[in-house]
Amino acid sequence: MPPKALILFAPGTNRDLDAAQAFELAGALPEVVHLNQLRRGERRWQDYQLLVLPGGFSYADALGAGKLLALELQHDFAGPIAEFVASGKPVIGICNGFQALVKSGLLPDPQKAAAAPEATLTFNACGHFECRWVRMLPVSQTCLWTRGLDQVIDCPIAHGEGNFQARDPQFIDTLVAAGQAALLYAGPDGNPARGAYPYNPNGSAADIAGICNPVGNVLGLMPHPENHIFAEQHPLFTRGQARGTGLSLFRNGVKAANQF
Ligand SMILES: NC(=O)CC[C@H](N)C(=O)O
Repeated sequence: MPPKALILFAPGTNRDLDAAQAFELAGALPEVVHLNQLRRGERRWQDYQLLVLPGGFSYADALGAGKLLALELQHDFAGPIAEFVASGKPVIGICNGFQALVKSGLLPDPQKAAAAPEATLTFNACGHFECRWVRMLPVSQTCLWTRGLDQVIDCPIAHGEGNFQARDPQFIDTLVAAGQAALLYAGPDGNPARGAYPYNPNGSAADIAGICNPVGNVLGLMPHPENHIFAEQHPLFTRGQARGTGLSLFRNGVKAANQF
């Protein structure tokens, strides 16, 4: 029986079906579930082995992208989500889902977030929404989603608030040292962008495109690997210049979900 993936849908979510297709291709059984179905008890968290917070514009980005969804997660679903995370089941937040994970304190570290948020995703340093392809490099062995991966992944971005920053700049070094900086924006040569625009598209500290929690089962990332699951989706595919798809990440997640 393939693991069941709960694709969480909030008003304004728009990449739920893209995520569902990616997880299906990676070997899971995805189901798009509205927050209210969980609220009403029509669906139960414990029936799923993998949780996905897909991208979009939940609540129209009011009060900051992902903020209202984060409040909803904190107020209505804190218990079941904490249980899901503590069980070790794989969780991924993509773009708006990443913003919700950070703003609800589930990333970078729920233990520490209770006092004050250590990090946030704020407006792109370039001052505008960016919608184009980027390159990212998986670098963490802590994170179950990136473990064993060292090939560059090409995928699109589509965000206005993807600039990952910490209250204390030293906190970024701590994240990197702990293996929590899971994915870095890379330049054309596949090495980290070193802050250079346009390869680092939003000004994120240390080129961070994605981070995981300390134990590595929860990953959040701004780019959209679910939109590069077939090689031919890449604009340079016919010229033979496309690099890896995002499928490797999803396969890792599904492999981990199989244990539950
Ligand atoms: N594609 C997305 O999930 C976009 C996230 C968010 N709405 C932003 O603009 O930053």
